[in-house]
Amino acid sequence: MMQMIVGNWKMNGLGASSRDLVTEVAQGLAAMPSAPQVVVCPPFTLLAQLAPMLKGTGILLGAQDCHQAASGAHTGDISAAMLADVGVEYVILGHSERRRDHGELDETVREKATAAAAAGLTPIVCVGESEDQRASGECRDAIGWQIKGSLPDGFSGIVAYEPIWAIGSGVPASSQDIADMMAFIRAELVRQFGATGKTIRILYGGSVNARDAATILPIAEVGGALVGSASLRAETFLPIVRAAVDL
Ligand SMILES: O=C[C@H](O)COP(=O)(O)O
Repeated sequence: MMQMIVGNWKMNGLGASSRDLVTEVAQGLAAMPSAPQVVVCPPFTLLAQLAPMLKGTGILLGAQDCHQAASGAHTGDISAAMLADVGVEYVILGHSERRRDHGELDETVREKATAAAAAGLTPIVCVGESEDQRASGECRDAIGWQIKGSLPDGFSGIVAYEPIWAIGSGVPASSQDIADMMAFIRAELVRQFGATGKTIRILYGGSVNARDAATILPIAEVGGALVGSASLRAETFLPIVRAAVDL
């Protein structure tokens, strides 16, 4: 399966600098002999202006959240159909920062994934254990419950494994930890979804940088990376994309 590199800009980016960033990333991709799938997920405010710029570049557009309802009295929220309407194809759901800052529970994430799929978007559902859960040996239980709770029946999107302790730390999880958790997540997906579970792409996220991408991306079951801070500059994002080219 061709690898996928997803840039999650989080709450970063104003118009001019973001247009420059996608222009540089598009130029970098055009100079590569072949490229993996590349998705950028800017904040809501930039989606409509970046969508036309991405056409023909091979870069696909993602968002960082959506509401679970199709429309209605939800002040400040954005529905999946609104995202699709401006050219969004992917949506990150249940990121640990959403779970932390907005109290999102597995059940809500599951409803959002259903809403996203109904609007024709591909959900990227995040799971990940805290440092305490890892330290107390509850890592697998935590991830198992999140998978069970956050993915709706018939799920055919993407799962991102992001150990919370690795996010923004500057140090990714070790190759051994990633390999162990990828194998565990694959087994859980197969247990929950049967044959489809074998085909669900699993991304790794948490301090992915150019140097470590070359080690992380070839690990069994890793289908790509969900990149945070390194996706904010072309000179740190493009080397990660390059590391995925021949895998
Ligand atoms: O969604 C991205 C992840 O939270 C990783 O962020 P990071 O690469 O800045 O650690």
